[in-house]
Parts: sequence; C-alpha cells; structure tokens
Amino acid sequence: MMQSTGHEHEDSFDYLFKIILVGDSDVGKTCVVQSFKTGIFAENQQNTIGVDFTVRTLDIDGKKIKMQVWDTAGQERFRTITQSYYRSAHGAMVAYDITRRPTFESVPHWIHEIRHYGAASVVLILIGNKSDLHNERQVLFEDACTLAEDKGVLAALETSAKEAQNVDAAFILMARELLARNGMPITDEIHRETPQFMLGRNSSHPIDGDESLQKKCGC
Ligand SMILES: Nc1nc2c(ncn2[C@@H]2O[C@H](COP(=O)(O)OP(=O)(O)OP(=O)(O)O)[C@@H](O)[C@H]2O)c(=O)[nH]1
Repeated sequence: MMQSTGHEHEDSFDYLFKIILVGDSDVGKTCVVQSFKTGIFAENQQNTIGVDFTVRTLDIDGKKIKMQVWDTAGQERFRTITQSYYRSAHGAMVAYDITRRPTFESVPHWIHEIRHYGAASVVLILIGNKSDLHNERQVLFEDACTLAEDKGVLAALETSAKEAQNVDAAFILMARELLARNGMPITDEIHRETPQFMLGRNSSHPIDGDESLQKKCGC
C-alpha cells in the first residue's frame, strides 16, 4: 500500500492499491477490467499480450482509493512475464469462466502461483465470470465457495462483464479489505450490494446476519 505525498492535484489519492487479474485464457479478464474502467462491455477483445494496465479511482468512505489494475495474459507462453508482476500486487483476482469447468479446475494452480511469487499479505478474491450465460453453467457457485474456503481466499463472486454484474462490487470489496487491513474502519454496505458473493473466514468483514448470502454459498 502506498499513500500519496499530497503534491498531486487532479490525480490525487489517499491510497494506491495494485490489483492483479489472473486466470486461464478467455475467461474474460480483459472484459472485466474494461467493465470496471468504463462500464462498457467491449466484446471483441484480443488475447492479452503480457500485461495491460488500467487505473480507476474509487471514493470509499470519503477516501480516494486509486486502483491500479494489472490485466495479465492467460496464455502459457506469457507466464514468465506475468509472474514478474505478482510480487508488487496488494490484491489478486483469480478468474474462471462458469461455462468452462477446466478453467475452474485451474484455479488452485493460479492461487499457488500468486502465493509462490506474490507478497505474503496478498488478498485473494475468486471470480466466476460470464454469469449471464447461466444456461451453459458448468460450475456451481457452491463449488466456488467451497474452494474459496479451502484455500483461504477472502471471497467468491460471480460476475458478468457483459451485464456489468458484480464487477464494481468485486473491486470495491477488494478495496475495502485492503483499507481494513491498513487500519480503516469498514461498513457492511457490500453485504447489501452484491447478491452473489460470499465472505470467507479470512475476511476482516464480519459475516453478519444476511442469511440469503450464506445459503447461496452453502457456508
Ligand atoms: N457472455 C459473456 N462473454 C464474456 C464475458 N466476459 C468476457 N466474455 C467473452 O469472453 C471472451 C474472452 O474475453 P477476454 O476478456 O479477452 O478474456 P481474457 O481472460 O482476458 O483472455 P486472455 O487475454 O487470453 O487471458 C471474449 O469473446 C469476450 O467477449 C461475460 O461476462 N459474458
């Protein structure tokens, strides 16, 4: 976590968090990042070459949180380049495609990579993308929740970059967690905002009385 020097003007911020997106090719990482940045679904994305970089500043509890998002290539041939970005990430989003089971089966590998090459304190969130394609679903949300619990991941969410569903929520959740770990108080706003997510044991957020969320993740 970096804090601003106070010399910035339009680009001023209170906290800067670096977030990395990883996951198999074509799960929709670039679309998720674009949706976060612009709110628009840019359907025809080329496969990412190496790493792309996007910034959006969030206002959370009156603090300006600059989210520096690193979108990595899922293709194996870029692995050496992408791994070199893990070290400086405060948070990592591990993405899979809910319509392709093998991309979910790769998740433990991605978590291992992040933990191996990244900082010990890195915060992990699991993202099942393409939730708009529910008729083609091959991965139950409950399975994602179980995996998240087993691996000590902060949260599991299902997102749709196409319908801008849960995308901002995922980044806001990450920002709040990183703030909380850096001494900021948090509220339970996120619990009301996102229908399809669960919080794991490692969260700094209390898992409070929202039973519908707890039923959805089976935890
Ligand atoms: N239906 C649907 N399609 C999506 C969604 N997100 C991405 N896609 C499609 O999935 C394909 C892959 O998206 P990308 O964002 O390029 O995937 P990526 O994970 O960045 O791929 P790499 O750069 O190779 O790692 C594209 O055809 C997108 O249009 C989504 O939420 N819903």
